[in-house]
Amino acid sequence: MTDPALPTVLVVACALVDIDGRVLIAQRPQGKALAGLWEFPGGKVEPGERPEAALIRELDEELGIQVTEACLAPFVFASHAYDSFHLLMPLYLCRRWSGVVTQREHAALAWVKPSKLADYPMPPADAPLVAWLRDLL
Ligand SMILES: Nc1nc2c([nH]c(=O)n2[C@@H]2O[C@H](COP(=O)(O)OP(=O)(O)OP(=O)(O)O)[C@@H](O)[C@H]2O)c(=O)[nH]1
Ligand SMILES: [Mg+2]
Repeated sequence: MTDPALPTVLVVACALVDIDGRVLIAQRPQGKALAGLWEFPGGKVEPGERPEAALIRELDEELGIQVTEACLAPFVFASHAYDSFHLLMPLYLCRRWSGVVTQREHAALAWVKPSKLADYPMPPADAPLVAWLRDLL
């Protein structure tokens, strides 16, 4: 049994999908938890913030792109027990944005075909999300 006292942390993440059906993943930088692993851009929802607003903010901060709420389609979610917290992470799909995707906070960015996502090491919470993308995108 996992510790019932662990906090549940709400993190919002996005699968940006380009015109060729490739998905953007980003490599976590040195100095952060899970450094070197590839993730979907996004981050923690701040107190009082709506999830979609948090994701719009994170996509601007991390990638320098502007997304409207109407272009964020709820897709699947991850629910995963890490040692120190329980992660609840909705993954949205987004095919429309403005601005140019720019590496701002990550070590690297990659546009990857869904069938190739499994070649990139990702946090343990992400494995089911990758399977859904491969099967449903
Ligand atoms: N963004 C993102 N976070 C993920 C993924 N998978 C996963 O386990 N996480 C976890 O979710 C948490 C949120 O990560 P984050 O570092 O992006 O949060 P943040 O952007 O708000 O950064 P900050 O806390 O340094 O300000 C981390 O513990 C991270 O390891 C994923 O695919 N994308
Ligand atoms: Mg982040």
